[in-house]
Amino acid sequence: MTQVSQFPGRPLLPGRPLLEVSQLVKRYDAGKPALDGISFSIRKGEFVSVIGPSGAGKSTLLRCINRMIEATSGEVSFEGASVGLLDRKSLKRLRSKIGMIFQHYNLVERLTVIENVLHGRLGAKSTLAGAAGHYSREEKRQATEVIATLGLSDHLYQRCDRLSGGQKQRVGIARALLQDPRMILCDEPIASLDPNASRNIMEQLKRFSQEMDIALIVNLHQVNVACKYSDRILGVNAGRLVFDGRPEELTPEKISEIYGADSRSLTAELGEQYAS
Ligand SMILES: Nc1ncnc2c1ncn2[C@@H]1O[C@H](COP(=O)(O)OP(=O)(O)OP(=O)(O)O)[C@@H](O)[C@H]1O
Repeated sequence: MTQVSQFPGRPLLPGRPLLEVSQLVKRYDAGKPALDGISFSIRKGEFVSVIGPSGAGKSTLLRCINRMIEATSGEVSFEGASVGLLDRKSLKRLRSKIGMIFQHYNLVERLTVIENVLHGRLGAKSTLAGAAGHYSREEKRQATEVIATLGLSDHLYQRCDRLSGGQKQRVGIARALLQDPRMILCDEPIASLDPNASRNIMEQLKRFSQEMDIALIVNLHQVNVACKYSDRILGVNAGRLVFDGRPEELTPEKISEIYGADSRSLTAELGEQYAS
């Protein structure tokens, strides 16, 4: 079946990338650019991790994709539509197709799990209906179902400030899934979690990517985690894309190129993973 873009622009041809990023530049100030001409494309259902040292530009890259940050130049195209050209209404529709998951969860802590998850539908509603908190019976059914899928049924009406970090992140994933997204941007989703919770979150993300054909772009600090779960890895250094390949292509030399002087412990970590 030929998919058709719901956004203004070109029709989505079979095999066409879901996302195309071309020569993206972001300058915050007069100094060195945070993004310095980054280009890549992502296909439907692809699981892509972005790695690189602190300050490399990973968060900026993710936020330029859905225009939470306006790029200085370059082009982002999603389902064939040029994101930079979208008016406010079209941008809202675009964002409803691109979920986002954050390191610090971005939940409304005083609200319950189901209330937070229902916020995933806000992008599909008028501002008025969203502000009034009107959700249909079907939306509530879907929210309950997705919460169950993430193993949180017992916490449906619990306030989010009573949850553990791992549970909060699962609420964040459920909220993103309720959007029925084509892609989810994950900005360091496991940076605040212990190893068990981290594994659980990465496994959930991988599962949804595979089962629902959702493309994922995941910013990560852990090279071994990126290698374990990703179809593809992007390595960023000083705002430039210095690696774009499969996990098995990420050699110690490539890691040095991405991380520079910080790379020795990472290479050792990676070696341990392959040895185990
Ligand atoms: N709002 C801002 N104003 C000015 N400079 C900024 C702003 N946000 C980020 N920067 C700079 O842009 C560069 C890239 O930052 P960014 O947060 O995207 O990197 P990162 O790879 O996500 O880092 P980390 O892994 O530490 O989160 C850094 O030099 C940072 O200091």
